[in-house]
Amino acid sequence: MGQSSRTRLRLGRISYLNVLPIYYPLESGIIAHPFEIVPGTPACLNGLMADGRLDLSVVSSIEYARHPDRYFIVPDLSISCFGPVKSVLLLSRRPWTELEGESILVSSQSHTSIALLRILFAFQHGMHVRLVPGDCTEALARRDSPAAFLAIGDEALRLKTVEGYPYCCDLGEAWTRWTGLPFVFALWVVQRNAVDKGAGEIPVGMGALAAAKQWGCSHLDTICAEALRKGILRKEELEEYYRMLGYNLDGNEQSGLERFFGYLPQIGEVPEAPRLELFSPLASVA
Ligand SMILES: C=C(O[C@@H]1C=C(C(=O)O)C=C[C@H]1O)C(=O)O
Repeated sequence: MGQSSRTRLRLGRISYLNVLPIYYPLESGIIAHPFEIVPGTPACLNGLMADGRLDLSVVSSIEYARHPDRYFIVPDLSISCFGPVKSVLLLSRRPWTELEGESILVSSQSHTSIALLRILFAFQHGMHVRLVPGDCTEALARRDSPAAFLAIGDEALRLKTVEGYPYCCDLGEAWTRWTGLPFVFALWVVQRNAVDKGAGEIPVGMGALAAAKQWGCSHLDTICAEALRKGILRKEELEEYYRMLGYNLDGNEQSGLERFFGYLPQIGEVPEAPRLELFSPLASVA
């Protein structure tokens, strides 16, 4: 890593439309920040954080549960929903209830949604399925035709009306119907290490993220205009998409997150459900 890159905090960015309200204000220079921004899929950013190659990042929420001793959660920031999320979809040839014993292709870009799907099948429906990670777009192009596939992010937005898969289950909607709670797909986390090293830049970075969220969420017209350039959704669809996505991490989202984490030991993902430890400026002087 070069000298100049070390002086800036390395911040991960999911390369999907879902985070545009947070990253557009930073990337366009509207909000000043101390970051070098590193784009990737959620799975890739989870790996970079786990290896200590980013100082802070948006990650799959399950990544925090896997390494709670390494991270603090950035307060009041998440990618969540209460009801439909629109970009985490199980698309199926047959109704969900007829998938017993099937192999389901699940996007290898995802970690949290795969675990959520496993939980919904096992505990909501009492069904057994085999989840096989892979590339949904490639599989469909090869005419592999799985019985069902789980797509996330921009890929889900692109594939939601693909031919041959008339049954669509929105996993955010399924979770909220089942539990009455929001679902938190992603969190921003910071390395405890980076905080310990006393990088005074960390609180500055947190401030920039909070300011970016504030700006992005109060300028959704600008965000939609920018997102429109990607050519994935029409203007009205984008407006609805950003209306459904939540970026807070209040008590309700934290309850949803704790419920999700409570299932993870039962599916063998983690030995125990972690406590939620939020970053506080005091943590850096403790
Ligand atoms: C809401 C979404 O949630 C995502 C799902 C993730 C996962 O399954 O690991 C991680 C980050 C988010 O991008 C989405 O992809 O649109």
